[in-house]
Amino acid sequence: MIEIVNVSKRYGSNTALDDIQFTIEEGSCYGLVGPNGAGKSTLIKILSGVLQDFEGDIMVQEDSVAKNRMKVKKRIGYIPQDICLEETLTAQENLTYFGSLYGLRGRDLKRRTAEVLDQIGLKERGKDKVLTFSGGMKRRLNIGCSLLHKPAIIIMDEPTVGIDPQSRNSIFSIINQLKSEGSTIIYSSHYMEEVEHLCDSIGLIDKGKLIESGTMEALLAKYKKPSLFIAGDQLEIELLSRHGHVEPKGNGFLIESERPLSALQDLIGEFRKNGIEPSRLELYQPKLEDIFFNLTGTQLRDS
Ligand SMILES: Nc1ncnc2c1ncn2[C@@H]1O[C@H](COP(=O)(O)OP(=O)(O)OP(=O)(O)O)[C@@H](O)[C@H]1O
Repeated sequence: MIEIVNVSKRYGSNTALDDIQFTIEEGSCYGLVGPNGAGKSTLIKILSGVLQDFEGDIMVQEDSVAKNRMKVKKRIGYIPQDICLEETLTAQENLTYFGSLYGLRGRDLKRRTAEVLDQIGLKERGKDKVLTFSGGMKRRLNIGCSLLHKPAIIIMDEPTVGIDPQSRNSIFSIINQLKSEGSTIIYSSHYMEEVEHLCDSIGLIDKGKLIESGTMEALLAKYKKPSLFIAGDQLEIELLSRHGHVEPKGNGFLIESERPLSALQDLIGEFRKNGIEPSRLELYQPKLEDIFFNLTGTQLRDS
């Protein structure tokens, strides 16, 4: 288990993290979610032992990051947000270099380099210089560089920023494989859909504070409000609000109702009677994005 215990971090007068506390189960995939500037990278740098000047502590199993940083670091693979590769070297040479930093030598280093090249889908490009690679290939190699020492905990900071859908899927496959091998993964992102798709548990961070933490199921159940989504011309709020609380959403409206199926039937009846043809009318499944919006009043999007 990883325990984040009252962690705070200030940059001058700017509080980047404010008394953060939560736990991450071993073998789980934990999503750290929040808008740009929320404090995700700062927390991840503290977790991975890169940033040493902070208040509080992080316990990785029995070991304190504050007191036993080097011991904890050996169990961690940290993938930074900014790509950190030597472009004039080949993929294989980059991996060999990072492997040697983790203490691998000789046959072990050669074997792990070959295994990781295969794992990140770059077996055929191992002897090519990184400067000939696409952004997605560099991202995958960046991930590979942190896997050579077979870390039990893998920490990824926004690994899919600025890449094409194919490379993104390929990164998801690498993550799914690591999950199936029992690795603990900490995945930071401001892309809600990714976190919903990949993670079992999440922590929502906003302005340096942890505003929620728990399993995805528990959070959705806690904040779930049964709703209908409706879109179309001729829609009158007065008619809609007879069936529950109405909120604008996208190009339509959400109607919160304890009995969404009955509300759906009643609405269809009323629309028929009044000659109204909505373009969409459906039961609405709440998403992580809705939870974040409910808690902070802001959308978690790049604008
Ligand atoms: N080295 C630094 N010096 C001063 N302030 C910093 C430094 N690094 C981060 N900050 C500030 O700390 C706050 C949290 O930044 P952080 O990078 O952790 O956020 P984030 O959630 O990772 O956002 P992003 O996704 O944009 O990287 C921001 O206000 C940021 O400006």
